[in-house]
Amino acid sequence: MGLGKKTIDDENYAGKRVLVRCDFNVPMKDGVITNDNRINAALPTIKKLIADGAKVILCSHLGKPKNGPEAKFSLAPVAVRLSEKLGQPVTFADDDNVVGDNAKAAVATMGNGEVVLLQNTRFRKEETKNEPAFSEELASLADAYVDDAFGSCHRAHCSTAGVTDYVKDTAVGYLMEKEIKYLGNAVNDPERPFTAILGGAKVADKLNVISNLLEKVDTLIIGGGMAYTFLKAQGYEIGKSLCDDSKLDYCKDMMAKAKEKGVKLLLPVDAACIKDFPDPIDAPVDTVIVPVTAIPADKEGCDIGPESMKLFADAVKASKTVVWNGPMGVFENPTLAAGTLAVAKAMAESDATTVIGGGDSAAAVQQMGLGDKMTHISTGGGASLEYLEGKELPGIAVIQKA
Ligand SMILES: Nc1ncnc2c1ncn2[C@@H]1O[C@H](COP(=O)(O)OP(=O)(O)O)[C@@H](O)[C@H]1O
Ligand SMILES: O=C(OP(=O)(O)O)[C@H](O)COP(=O)(O)O
Repeated sequence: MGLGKKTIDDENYAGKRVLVRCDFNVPMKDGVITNDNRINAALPTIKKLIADGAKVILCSHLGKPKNGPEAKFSLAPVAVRLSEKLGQPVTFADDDNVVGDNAKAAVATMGNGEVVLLQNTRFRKEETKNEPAFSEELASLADAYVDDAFGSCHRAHCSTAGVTDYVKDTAVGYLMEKEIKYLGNAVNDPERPFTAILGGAKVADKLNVISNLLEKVDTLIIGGGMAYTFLKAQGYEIGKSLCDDSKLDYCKDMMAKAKEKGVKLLLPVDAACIKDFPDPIDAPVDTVIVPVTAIPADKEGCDIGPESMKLFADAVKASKTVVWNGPMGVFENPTLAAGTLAVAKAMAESDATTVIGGGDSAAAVQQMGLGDKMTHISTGGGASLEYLEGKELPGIAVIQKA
């Protein structure tokens, strides 16, 4: 089945100013990029546009800056890495207001086949509110718009959606095309049993997808920071573990819905708990393993325990399709990585169709050397989950038809 959307293969962009929304939201530690999957994934589109002789203007968000510009969320390191990979200069337009004097001058003077990267789009507060003023400013730089930010296409923001109100020549890039094809193959009419595994720390976001997922899957496994809101909803003490207190009733409803639909909902039965969150994140920690019915009030659950690892691994082994988003624990710390490793291993060893989604989950699987054992590693976590829910995602919806 075709995508139904215009793609960059439908046009030669010679001489055009093309604004490309990438997802350069890469993990960083002390200003150094620790995993550049998302940069690599963006290269084919950028190279095609360079080869066409386009003026390539890249934009992206990085992290979640709360109060406007902040040095630690600058995209400057991405410009450097990208330039190394492309083997040509990437001009970084370092404007705190994103479309400022530097960006305008760089775009005005750039030649065909040259590349400019704008500063973090979330430095503008309008970005996440999809406010027209910033969309219009972004659009003023470009003749055409290409969305290649699969990982962000579930966000209706200025740079992923609103900008297309002002630039009418729109297309999806190669990464978008590839992701939609692979995910579609895996999850439209999946081989059953179909299991989804949720974890990670974006609790508020990801809890919302559960209701729709329960309509699709046979088994839903919830681990990582996601699990504790469910455990609290069951009446357990969860100490200092991650929790979204506004979702306790929702979690109760989801447990009831799973029962009614005959979906197996698996939660951790034990947890590795720590007293203080490690800083830096890979600093040594002391853990205690406890049943989830006995999490001490002064501790935080930061990984699943050995019984849960077995429970989850067995469910994976019994599945024919597995989609996983979000680590089972704070895997960046070697003492808290066992749960994530156990799930990754079970997926690697199974002959099921396996799809991994999300920046951190993909990094975890690759860090463990298991990347090439998976059917598909998606660059999008939340995006792949919302795609799986069957929604038309805003960043795809706005692109013109083929
Ligand atoms: N129990 C937990 N408590 C706190 N943080 C956790 C827990 N389990 C996982 N995490 C954190 O979740 C983060 C990844 O979450 P998320 O962004 O939702 O995943 P992804 O990027 O794969 O979509 C990791 O940095 C990891 O340390
Ligand atoms: O990292 C991302 O999503 P993911 O953590 O769900 O994979 C995307 O760049 C979206 O980022 P956001 O969740 O801050 O909007």
